[in-house]
Amino acid sequence: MTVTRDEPDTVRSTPRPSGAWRPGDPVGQRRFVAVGDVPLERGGVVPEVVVAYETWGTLDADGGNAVLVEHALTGDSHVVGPAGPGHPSPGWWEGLVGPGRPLDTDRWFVVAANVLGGCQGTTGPASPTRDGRPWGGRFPFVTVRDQVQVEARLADALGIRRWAGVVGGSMGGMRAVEWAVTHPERVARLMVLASTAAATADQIAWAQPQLLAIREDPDFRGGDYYDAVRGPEAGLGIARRIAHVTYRSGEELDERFGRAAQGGEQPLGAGGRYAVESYLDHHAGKLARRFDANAYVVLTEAMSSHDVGRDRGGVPAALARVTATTTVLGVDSDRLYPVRLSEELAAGVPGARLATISSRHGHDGFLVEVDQVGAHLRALLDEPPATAQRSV
Ligand SMILES: CC(=O)SCCNC(=O)CCNC(=O)[C@H](O)C(C)(C)COP(=O)(O)OP(=O)(O)OC[C@H]1O[C@@H](n2cnc3c(N)ncnc32)[C@H](O)[C@@H]1OP(=O)(O)O
Ligand SMILES: N[C@@H](CCO)C(=O)O
Repeated sequence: MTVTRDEPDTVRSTPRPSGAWRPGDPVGQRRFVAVGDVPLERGGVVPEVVVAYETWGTLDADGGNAVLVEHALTGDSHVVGPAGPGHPSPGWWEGLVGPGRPLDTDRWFVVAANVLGGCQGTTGPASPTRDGRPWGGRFPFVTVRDQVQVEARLADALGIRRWAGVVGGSMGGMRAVEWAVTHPERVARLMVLASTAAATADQIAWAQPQLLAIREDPDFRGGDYYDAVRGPEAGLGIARRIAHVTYRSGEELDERFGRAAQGGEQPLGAGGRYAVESYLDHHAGKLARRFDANAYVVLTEAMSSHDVGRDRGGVPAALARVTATTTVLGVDSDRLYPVRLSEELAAGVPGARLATISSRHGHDGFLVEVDQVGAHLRALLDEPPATAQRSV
């Protein structure tokens, strides 16, 4: 496996989204709350779960202005703001949260939490168990429904009975739709981006070689590598390469990289790489430095098991329970969560509005096209909250 390293961007890079965090904008402060023992859908219990979360803005006295932002697979609670203590990376949705921004912190109390099974503060495979050792390979199978159960406990702890909005993309969109189906009375507005009501065979298929790459890495050691000199960074890097290709459109890769060789290296065939290979190596190395392989496995398996219709009479019956004012957004170039999945979601949620984000960036368009996302978010939040509370 090629060892990855930081290289200069020798090929045209994506312009950064407008409206990055500015000095003076609110800085989310990471906090932790204990939410107790969590029984799991597939059996077993995760004892003494701790949730890491950040907030921006001020909660109304009646707790009615809270908006939950749900992160995707490798995101975390740090939606906006500079890197710093507890935040190895800058925010993943810069430009969306702050005074006057679509998630206007003069009006909304914005909450984002790291997911159950993750690796950025919330209980996950690297967390210690009661015997003092990390969970490692013993961490149980969790579902998106389990993750939402934990977030509901966070909402209870914060005094939020009903979210003014729940917003999420990709894996975050899975949690958002699961929230609106499980707790329709607690979600006034819903925005689901580049996501699906149930994982498709295609998505499960793309996940399988990623899981194998990690599990077959000899340094994975069945998930018990925390005390070892080396962890399964090579396997995690391969998983990220596979995933990253599915996150971008083929047209974008062709336009940006073509058949160019990576500059400053040996010629192709003599140790050099294609620029697109160097780009994938870069993203692989970056993820391997900031993410835990066990968490990647746990969260990927949770995504593959996602089905809001499970034990609810199927997807249409489940989606019919939603009472939130809903916007569903697909990205026109997304090959992993194609627009037809957004269409199916929108068709199933009563009164949902469907829109398309125009982007050459594929699935990652929901992260990159901040201005388009922001316009839809602002419009949704300006709508009166859903009042209908259909009995379920
Ligand atoms: C900013 C963060 O890392 S936030 C971390 C928290 N988690 C997340 O954000 C998860 C979601 N985020 C992501 O998945 C990604 O970071 C995205 C979607 C935001 C990336 O989207 P884009 O902004 O379009 O980045 P893009 O795919 O163009 O990659 C740019 C990077 O590739 C590098 N690159 C471009 N071409 C090449 C090349 N030929 N060889 C090597 N590296 C290259 C650039 O130098 C740049 O590096 P940097 O990110 O370290 O500055
Ligand atoms: N690039 C995103 C896409 C997942 O949907 C992430 O890493 O979280």
